[in-house]
Amino acid sequence: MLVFPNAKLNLGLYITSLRPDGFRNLESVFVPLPWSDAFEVLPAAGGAKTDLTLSGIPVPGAPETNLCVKAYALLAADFDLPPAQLHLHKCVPIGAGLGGGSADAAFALKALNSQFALKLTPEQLESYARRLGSDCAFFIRNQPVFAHSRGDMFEEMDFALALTGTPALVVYPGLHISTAEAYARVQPRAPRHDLRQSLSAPMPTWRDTVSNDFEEALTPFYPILGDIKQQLYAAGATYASLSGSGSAVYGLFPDLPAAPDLPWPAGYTVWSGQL
Ligand SMILES: C[C@](O)(CO)[C@H](O)COP(=O)(O)OP(=O)(O)OC[C@H]1O[C@@H](n2ccc(N)nc2=O)[C@H](O)[C@@H]1O
Ligand SMILES: Nc1ncnc2c1ncn2[C@@H]1O[C@H](COP(=O)(O)OP(=O)(O)OP(=O)(O)O)[C@@H](O)[C@H]1O
Repeated sequence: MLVFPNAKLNLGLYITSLRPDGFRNLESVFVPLPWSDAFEVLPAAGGAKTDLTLSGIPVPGAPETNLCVKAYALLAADFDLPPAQLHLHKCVPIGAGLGGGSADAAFALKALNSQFALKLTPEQLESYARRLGSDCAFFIRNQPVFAHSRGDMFEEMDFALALTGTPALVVYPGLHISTAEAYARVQPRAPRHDLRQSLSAPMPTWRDTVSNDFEEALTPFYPILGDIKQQLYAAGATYASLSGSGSAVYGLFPDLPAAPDLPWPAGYTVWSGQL
């Protein structure tokens, strides 16, 4: 079975309080971004329970630390899974705030569920996904949501469906920002706005009402993030922001003209397309 784990964008992100478990409570709107890896699961003849091969962008770490293998191991603890051959072709930059690794984990759970007819419901899959990482649960339903708690509890956001087709440019400057490091740099505080309301207003108003707490905290350390955002606005973006904990910065553009093709420095990875 072949699946295409896509990335996500955060439209606004407020880090509101420190939790007793050491994680932070947050509020954000997550939308799927059609920039995808490819993941394949095939039944294997025998031998090792699971084997992972990789291609595309190098993923650091031993195979057992890869989130696809962790997904298999999590299900294998509860089900008598047959041996499986896994392959991941990595395209979405790592440490970008695009949730690429989390998507691989969630799509691996969904693919294993189908391949081996485990009959897990979406709710059960979300519950397994939460155990692999805060962002993972989103990719089970993979639809626009208002996320809260650890970023793993959701309310549907129908309005966000109106974003479908919006031209977007996502710029990754080749800077790996660790999620834990990014959180450590932010002092939690009450949300400035209700994102559900702010994002229901016309997109040109978002520049004043929709912000990402990581952006304010990280830009002094990585000024390049502010430079990219400025370039996106100068190129005509209606709204531009850091995604998640960075370092990818995205711009959303008016329907016409589509997102422009800017001359970015070597070492940058740029995706353009429609939400
Ligand atoms: C920044 C976001 O991408 C926004 O969507 C996510 O919150 C990140 O989620 P993730 O990559 O799945 O993160 P996890 O693997 O769960 O956690 C990595 C580290 O980030 C911090 N972390 C993560 C999520 C959260 N709600 N509070 C936290 O404090 C913790 O230090 C944790 O050890
Ligand atoms: N399938 C995978 N894809 C990417 N990273 C993975 C994967 N499996 C394990 N990892 C580990 O997770 C680390 C990246 O996690 P990190 O949270 O920084 O990035 P991410 O999951 O790609 O997305 P985000 O930047 O949104 O959090 C890598 O250093 C790598 O060791």
